[in-house]
Amino acid sequence: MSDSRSPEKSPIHWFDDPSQVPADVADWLMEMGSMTRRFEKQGVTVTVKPQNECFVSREELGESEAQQLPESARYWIREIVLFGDAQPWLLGRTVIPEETLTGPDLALVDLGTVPLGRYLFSGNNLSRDYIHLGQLHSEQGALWARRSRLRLSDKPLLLTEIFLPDSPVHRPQNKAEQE
Ligand SMILES: C=C(O[C@@H]1C=C(C(=O)O)C=C[C@H]1O)C(=O)O
Repeated sequence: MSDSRSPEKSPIHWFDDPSQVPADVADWLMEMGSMTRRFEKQGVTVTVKPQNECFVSREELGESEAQQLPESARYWIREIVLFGDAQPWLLGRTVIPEETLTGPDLALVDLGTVPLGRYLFSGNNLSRDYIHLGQLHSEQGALWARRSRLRLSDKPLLLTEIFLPDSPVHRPQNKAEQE
């Protein structure tokens, strides 16, 4: 996902004050559980198509991302498009320091089309340091985004999610579905 939509290349504006985000949008962006599961509750089949998975050096990370993670010789990058039924709903980019890929968590490099959330929320060792709320101005218009630093058994990984126009976060008719 090396085009301008890629989170690491995209000028995502991160809000200092979450109250700058409309409440109905913030309700989605502040979801503490699995976003995959929340999407499924919309009655769709969620599928994931990996776009790019590889190891990169710290220098190849976006500066904004490097600041969120400890020094490491290399980081596993996973970039995906997540679909609700046939509609692209989300771009996901996960950055995992090599030191996080220990024990069972080495499975993170073999997820393929399995949604990351299925792995992360399958155990009882997941915590979330924070959720940053943001907005990306792209050729598809202004897109809502969020960035979470998560921990598996206290080992960090960084997840950026950009919500696409067809996702429930952007669809105005979805407000009726939420009531
Ligand atoms: C992290 C989750 O998994 C989703 C799936 C992703 C993937 O497969 O790489 C990335 C972002 C998430 O929207 C989740 O369900 O919360």
